[in-house]
Amino acid sequence: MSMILTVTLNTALDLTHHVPQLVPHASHRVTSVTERPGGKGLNVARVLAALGHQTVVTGFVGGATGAVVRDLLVSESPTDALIPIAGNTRRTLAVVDASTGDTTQFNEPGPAVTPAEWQTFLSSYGELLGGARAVALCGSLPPGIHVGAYADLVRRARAAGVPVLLDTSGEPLRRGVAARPDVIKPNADELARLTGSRDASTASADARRKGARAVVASLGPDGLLATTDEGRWQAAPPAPVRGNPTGAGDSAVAGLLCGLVTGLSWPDRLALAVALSAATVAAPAAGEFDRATYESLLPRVEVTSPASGSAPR
Ligand SMILES: O=P(O)(O)OC[C@H]1O[C@](O)(CO)[C@@H](O)[C@H]1O
Repeated sequence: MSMILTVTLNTALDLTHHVPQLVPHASHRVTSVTERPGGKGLNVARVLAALGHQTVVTGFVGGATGAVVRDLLVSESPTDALIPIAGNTRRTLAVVDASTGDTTQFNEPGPAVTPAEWQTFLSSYGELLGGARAVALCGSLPPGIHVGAYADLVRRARAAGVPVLLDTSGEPLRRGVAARPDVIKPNADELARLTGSRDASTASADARRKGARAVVASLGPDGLLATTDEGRWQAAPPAPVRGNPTGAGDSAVAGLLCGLVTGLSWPDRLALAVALSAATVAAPAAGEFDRATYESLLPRVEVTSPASGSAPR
């Protein structure tokens, strides 16, 4: 089997509530609710599967909430290789305020994972790498998992010759970068925390010095800034897309992986990632994208090279 593997150590049941207006201290009537399998790697996998890629998800899942996550995954195409644990999978809550379009996110910490459960995961991960064309390591670490876990998983992927993309934050990102992943995809805050610089160009160059082979910084409505061995590019949608941005970064990761395994040039990979990301803003929940928005945006994503001012696509 040749597939794309995504790792979500802290899976979640993602709840999205829509309210007419979010007011602190007030009671709210929820006008619509969605419930989806979540955690960043599951969102990435659902987008990849919708694009027709064979995709396998691993990580931890447990308890009553974990059972719901697994049930919901059955109707999606990723193959479930999640490792069962004794603890109960967490929930996340996104509250979308219809009056402003803004989203407020609440993420529970997740269940404690035991050393024995981690060891079970590691042996399964090693086997899955044998059939993987690329692997994405995504999201926060649940309690009980050591802060160097992603660094360990990056090293194992590299030893197996599998390209590895790391999308996390804080100390797990700092340690993971030192293990030399092929790509990292921090947002502006994560990149600033990693490097101490708020200038995305300076910070990206610094993150490469620290060990990342390529840095793709997600800059919200300004799109993506990629700093790679082959050059630097910025890619952005032709106009801002309004909606719920939860999961937009996950869809960008899906686009980058899809471009990597199909051998696209960096400018084309970035165009794909930006179109998917913007089409996710237009969709109701993370891990989904509006196909019409995606198809209409893809040929119109603007990719420029800060060095030359433009880049051929
Ligand atoms: O692992 P965390 O960093 O807490 O992120 C998880 C959350 O992020 C999202 O993936 C959006 O990117 C949500 O679906 C939610 O599950």
